[in-house]
Amino acid sequence: MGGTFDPIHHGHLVAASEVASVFDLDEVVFVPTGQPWQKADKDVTAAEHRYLMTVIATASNPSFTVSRVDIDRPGPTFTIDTLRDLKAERPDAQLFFITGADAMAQILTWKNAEELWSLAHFIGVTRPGHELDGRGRDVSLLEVPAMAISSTDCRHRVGEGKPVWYLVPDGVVQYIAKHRLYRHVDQLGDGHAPPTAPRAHRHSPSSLQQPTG
Ligand SMILES: Nc1ncnc2c1ncn2[C@@H]1O[C@H](COP(=O)(O)OP(=O)(O)OP(=O)(O)O)[C@@H](O)[C@H]1O
Ligand SMILES: O=C(O)c1ccc[n+]([C@@H]2O[C@H](COP(=O)([O-])O)[C@@H](O)[C@H]2O)c1
Repeated sequence: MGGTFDPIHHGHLVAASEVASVFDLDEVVFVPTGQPWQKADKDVTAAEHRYLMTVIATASNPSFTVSRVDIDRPGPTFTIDTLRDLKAERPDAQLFFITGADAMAQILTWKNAEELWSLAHFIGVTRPGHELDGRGRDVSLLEVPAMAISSTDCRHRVGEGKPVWYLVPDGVVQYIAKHRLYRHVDQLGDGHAPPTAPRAHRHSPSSLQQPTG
């Protein structure tokens, strides 16, 4: 399963778990992108942070692993290279590539799109708010438990001081706090501009003190 994973959330993990169960997969390899060229207009968090959050999120599942092939390859990330690298590492493996409905809708815009089908069997999974359509392509479509979670929403919630507990794994919540990620994600765009003014609804430590006298 490829993704920017900025951050990884329970929508990714539930989709991977469901596909692994239905297709009886031995392993699900999470592949964080290096430079996602179709997100070039957005601030993407440093690859090492996204990689480590993915490792933390998947650590407890013995059949989940994380690959560095995309983050270690210089230049923009193309799935054609991801699949070639994974195939070179596992020459005897049958490869499947998991995509959510939104990514599935974009596949024809990917580099060497027509060649992708020969390298892996693509599995499109449902995602709230997106229509899953694999017409005209030799792909499998799978309904997975609906998780209305996106990385964009998680980043904005952190930027707004809202919790992301239970949207992302506990260790990822703590990693985000420890490294102060997403603190300055603005509410409208996806830039990391610092907030222009303090927000009234947030309590400063002094406003939480017991009244005296
Ligand atoms: N809630 C979800 N349910 C099913 N699939 C999902 C879900 N969220 C993401 N995916 C799929 O996981 C893959 C990686 O997604 P990605 O890392 O871009 O997460 P995202 O939540 O879409 O991020 P962003 O909001 O930053 O675009 C894509 O194929 C995407 O369609
Ligand atoms: O190969 C491409 O041209 C291509 C273009 C856009 C996205 N992808 C891949 O699609 C997966 C999901 O990407 P994203 O940007 O939705 O996180 C991830 O593995 C990307 O490398 C691949």
